[in-house]
Amino acid sequence: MKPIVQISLDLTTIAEALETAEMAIRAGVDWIEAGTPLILAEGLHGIRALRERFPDVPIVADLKTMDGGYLEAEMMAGAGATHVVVMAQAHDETIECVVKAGRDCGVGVMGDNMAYNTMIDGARRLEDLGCDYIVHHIGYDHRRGIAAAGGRMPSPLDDLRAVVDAVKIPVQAVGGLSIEQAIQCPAYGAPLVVLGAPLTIDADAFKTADGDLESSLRLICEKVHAYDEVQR
Ligand SMILES: O=C([C@H](O)CO)[C@H](O)[C@H](O)COP(=O)(O)O
Repeated sequence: MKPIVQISLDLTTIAEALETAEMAIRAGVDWIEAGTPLILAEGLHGIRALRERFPDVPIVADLKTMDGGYLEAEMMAGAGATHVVVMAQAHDETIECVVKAGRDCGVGVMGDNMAYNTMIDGARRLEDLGCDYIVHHIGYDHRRGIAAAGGRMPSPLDDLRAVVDAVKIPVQAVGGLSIEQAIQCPAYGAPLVVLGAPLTIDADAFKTADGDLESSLRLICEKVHAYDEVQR
């Protein structure tokens, strides 16, 4: 697949989400992610608002489903999501229910391997159970906790090549990537590039010396879109 850029809206109001998404789409972003905080704060209304404003843009609902998978996925699809997220830590049956809902409702299923014992095994299991994409994810709290204790902060790039090699479906790396690292993901064979925290947590780091946020994002999109097809 051609590499795509996804913007993760880890925000807490519809107004902020719409404003940031408008800017991102103008800059050339392909997919919008309704981040977990947005889903918690605004729920289905948040997804509906994004769908209404952006009728043709794929919307990932970062539900992090652990149980009750069919209903959660079905509700998000009904509100306009095109992709939902289920956790590798969930029971087989839950992952299977989300996959079934995905097929029934016509939405893609992303399986997230965060906190799975062996992240490579987690990715394989998600693929075997029918997920369409792997989210190779180092948790926000986990990596910050390790760093606070004086350890080396783990990165999804550490195992990205091994995860990519372990599955046949497209992989996305998430968790603490710098902008430069995120842009490199297609070179690791991972075609889905997510940009999130630098927008919401440390927006300054996202700005180039002489550019604003939107023009920086445009440059990033151009770099990612310049990659050839990733074999997935
Ligand atoms: O999924 C996320 C996390 O679990 C909190 O909900 C975030 O979207 C993810 O951590 C964002 O990654 P960074 O932008 O690299 O921090």
